[in-house]
Amino acid sequence: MPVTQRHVEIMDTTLRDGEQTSGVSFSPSEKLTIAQLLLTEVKVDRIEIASARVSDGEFAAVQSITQWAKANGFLNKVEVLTFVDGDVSVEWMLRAGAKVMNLLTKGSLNHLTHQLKKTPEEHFAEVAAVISLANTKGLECNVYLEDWSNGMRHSREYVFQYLDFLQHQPVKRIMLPDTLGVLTPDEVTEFITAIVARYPDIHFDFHAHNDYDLGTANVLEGVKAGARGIHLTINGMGERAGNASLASAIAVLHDFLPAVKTSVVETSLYTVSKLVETFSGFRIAVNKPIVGENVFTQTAGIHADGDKKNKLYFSDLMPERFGRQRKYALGKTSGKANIENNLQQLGIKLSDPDLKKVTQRIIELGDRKEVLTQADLPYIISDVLDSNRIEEHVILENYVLTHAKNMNPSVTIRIVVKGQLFEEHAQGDGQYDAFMNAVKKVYKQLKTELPPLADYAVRIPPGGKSDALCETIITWVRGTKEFKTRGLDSDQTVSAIKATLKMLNLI
Ligand SMILES: CC(=O)SCCNC(=O)CCNC(=O)[C@H](O)C(C)(C)COP(=O)(O)OP(=O)(O)OC[C@H]1O[C@@H](n2cnc3c(N)ncnc32)[C@H](O)[C@@H]1OP(=O)(O)O
Repeated sequence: MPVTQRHVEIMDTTLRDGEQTSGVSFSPSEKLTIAQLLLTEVKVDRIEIASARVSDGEFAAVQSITQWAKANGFLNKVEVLTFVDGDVSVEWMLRAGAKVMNLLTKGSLNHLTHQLKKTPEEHFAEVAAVISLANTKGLECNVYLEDWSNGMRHSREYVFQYLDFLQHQPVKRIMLPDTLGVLTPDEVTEFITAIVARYPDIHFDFHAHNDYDLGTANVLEGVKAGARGIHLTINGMGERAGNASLASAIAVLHDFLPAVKTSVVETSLYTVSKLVETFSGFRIAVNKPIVGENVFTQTAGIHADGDKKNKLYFSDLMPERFGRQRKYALGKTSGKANIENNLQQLGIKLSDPDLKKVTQRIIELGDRKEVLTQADLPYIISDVLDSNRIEEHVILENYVLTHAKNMNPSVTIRIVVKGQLFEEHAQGDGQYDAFMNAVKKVYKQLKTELPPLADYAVRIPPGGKSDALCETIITWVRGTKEFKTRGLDSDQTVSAIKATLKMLNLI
């Protein structure tokens, strides 16, 4: 029987609720870049980009996003959180060029009484006045019921009284936030089922928070119970423990609810996640589902063996779906299948006895808590097998790097390639660029093309002090494959040079 599918709207609120992560502030141009990526590549249905009134910077960000959105037909997908404040937020919206307002109102008697210090009747009248003003000014209106989850627990009568009132207002969507992330999945089911049954024609959004780590589970239950839209953030950013994560929720909806479809493009989720990590400085936990560094890495030898034989440890969560790749870690739990997988990726084939020796060495190193990467493998092999398999045929004998104010950095190198000595001088935009220009001059004489550089990542190993080592990992492209080399030194340029020398010895 074919399944009739229903579309669930995805509203990404990274730029509003996500930015409420402690210590995070996006610049206007960062906000514009993320907004563009979300709407054009990730293809979420809607984005919430700011709270009204907050600051001049926020105003500038909203203005630049609405200008771009208007020119590209996305204006009705761009939303701004506003307040019950007469004409103040509405005027702010109009000046910023925004068209869709998400009006923050009170969804629990507790908040209404103790924060706004109003009666329900006063609140409803003020809400109606803002909605009416927004309508006359051509704004579309959605309404948040802040603290709705506690409202359902402790003042349900108020919530239904309020919804009875709202159902007659010109409101497009009603948004039900679990503001403090306190609901259990069972409560989400119960509350949303009751509400959808009573107001079957209204579009309800559900907005989860992750205080009990139940954000994704609650999103699943909310959609099953009939929520037509859900609010998510990239990397689960947000106040306190954050919001439900976009990537996790999408995987869960796509895999566990065949009757539900979303417009989100799964392959774009990792790219946007990394971009937001860079802009926000909010690091993604390595075990964060879908987007964390380690989540598609098998470490156990038995798993690698099963994968090699019949993909026995694969699940529906295939890394390629999210623009990622499966990896096999190297360490004391690596068996030979794990190592073989890594060798295969490097294009290296070893005989069985050699493979056993290499496996043994990796286990020994892992036991000493050495962190090994695929890039270390050729060196471990060369060391263990004491062979010329990866011969040091390129030796950098000397180099001089200069850096002077208002002048391009320059470098002079003396390098031996396959026994032949070269001396070259070059300039560049930076010291490493100058070094690479000199190396390229040498390889041009040798008529050898160097693999293009695909990525250049620098980091200070954890626990580093001011004189800490600096690690540079460079990703190179060889044909259709990529390989990484790593250099370690207290000087950043020297660590990049070391990584480059490893590459030169591998090609
Ligand atoms: C669900 C959520 O995450 S809600 C997040 C909402 N977004 C924000 O709070 C954005 C950041 N906030 C701000 O920049 C500021 O708080 C502003 C600009 C909104 C208001 O600033 P201020 O005028 O300095 O007020 P302050 O922050 O001290 O207090 C908040 C005021 O808003 C009132 N308020 C609370 N909820 C609402 C509401 N839904 N509508 C209108 N006013 C509200 C409070 O009662 C308080 O008013 P009071 O000072 O008269 O008691």
